[in-house]
Amino acid sequence: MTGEVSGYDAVAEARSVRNVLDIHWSRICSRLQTEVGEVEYRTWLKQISIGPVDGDEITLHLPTRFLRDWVRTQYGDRLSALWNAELPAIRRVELQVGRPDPVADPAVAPGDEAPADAAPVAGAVDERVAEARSELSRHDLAAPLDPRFTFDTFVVGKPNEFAYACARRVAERPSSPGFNPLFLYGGVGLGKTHLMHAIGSELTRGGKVSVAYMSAEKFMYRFIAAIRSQSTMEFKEQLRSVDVLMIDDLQFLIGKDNTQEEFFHTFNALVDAGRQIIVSADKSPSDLSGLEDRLRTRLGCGMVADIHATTFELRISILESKAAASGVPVPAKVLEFLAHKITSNVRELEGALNRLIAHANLFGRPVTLEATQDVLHDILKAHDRRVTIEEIQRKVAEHWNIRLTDMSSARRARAVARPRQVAMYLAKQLTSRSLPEIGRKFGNRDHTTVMHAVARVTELMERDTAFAEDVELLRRMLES
Ligand SMILES: Nc1ncnc2c1ncn2[C@@H]1O[C@H](COP(=O)(O)OP(=O)(O)OP(=O)(O)O)[C@@H](O)[C@H]1O
Repeated sequence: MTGEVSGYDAVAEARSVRNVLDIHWSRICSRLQTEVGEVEYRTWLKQISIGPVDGDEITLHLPTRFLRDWVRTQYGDRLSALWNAELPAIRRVELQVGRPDPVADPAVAPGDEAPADAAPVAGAVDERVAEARSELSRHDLAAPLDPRFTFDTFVVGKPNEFAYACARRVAERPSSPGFNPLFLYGGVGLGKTHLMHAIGSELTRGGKVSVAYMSAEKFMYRFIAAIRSQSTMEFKEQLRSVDVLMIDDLQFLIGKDNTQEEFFHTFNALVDAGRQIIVSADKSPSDLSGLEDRLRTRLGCGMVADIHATTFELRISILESKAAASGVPVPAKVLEFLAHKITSNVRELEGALNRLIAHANLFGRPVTLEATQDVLHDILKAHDRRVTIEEIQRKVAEHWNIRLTDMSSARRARAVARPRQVAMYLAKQLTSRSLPEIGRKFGNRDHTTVMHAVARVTELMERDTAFAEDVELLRRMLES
């Protein structure tokens, strides 16, 4: 290397190295995800960003010291081994706190005029790009089932009991009339994937039923790969030979017309042959605008079951069950604190508890409320910031087209009182405010009025699906 590399070449080369590193990193991530499970992956490893390569060392960044230390002790060796297996030129992994320099290319150490260090790595990896890409397209038809997602580990409560019962029923008697397809829907991180895997595990236990589980994204990816490699017939045959096909996060197919078309035909072929289809999405079939009408109609033809946002009671039960499984004693006070603070979804709740437990294990200290506030300060801050009562009042007023002042007025006409009750309900669900505090924000009402509003809205949501969907929609808009 003479150093006679033009600025353009250097940048282009650095970019190419970066692309290559990205490809390898995404492969390492999916391997880690399978090895450690989704929750652990999201809690610890997802926050890693890749930094520069310097000689035989790659730097990885984590946002806090605690995370960096934890990842170093628990996964340091594994990360080095995985990088080395991907790229033999890399022998060491350095973990640092902070973010990679946004202006510098991760593959180029800051200050390098020409990417002299990067060049050998580029050389070593260039020939592997094609290999990496072709291997990506050689993935199995379906993703493996996570053995932790079973019916036994799924905690049932009011918000998910219907979906749970439907899932159980399909696992016992697949392809029953009225239950095919089974369409599970609900917000992010509420247990749709867990239920799908539980059905899959139950069905494959005897070894007689073949189950294919994949995300809609993977379905599309596989379909495109099949078109490119002119193997669509094999792809179709493979799919149509399974007894149960499960497609997760179907909303991903919105706007992907050709993949939708392919899915529609696969769907019909399987249902006509008496096979079971299970689909999950973030909305009900009728609300998945952007999916073809005929597909939406067919998706809604079997059993449609929604998973509602968690209640405080369900969050407590989930935390109790997960804490008990960990073997680390977590005081009830801490569980209540978490259930009050982290209301968004089970994934985040579980992630917070995992971090707490890991911290206790690492330092051999008992879990206390003070330690919880300290260890989870970043998560708790994000949740505190999440929604204010004023925002809730504004959104609800807009939704039902009433004046904002009516949120605190004394008017009792139903057109005003009902939205006000919904706003109180959402304030209880989405903020950590107490009942008296909420009451004060609604024209100095008493805490029993808020309690009544919460009970009334809960009851109405159970009886009236359209109303429940309105409230769910508002909740999601406020959380996003
Ligand atoms: N009722 C429950 N009992 C025990 N664990 C749960 C429950 N609901 C969700 N979880 C856990 O929460 C995490 C997220 O759940 P899951 O991945 O199934 O959510 P999802 O609804 O599929 O989310 P997404 O929309 O992001 O795909 C998983 O670890 C899962 O085990």
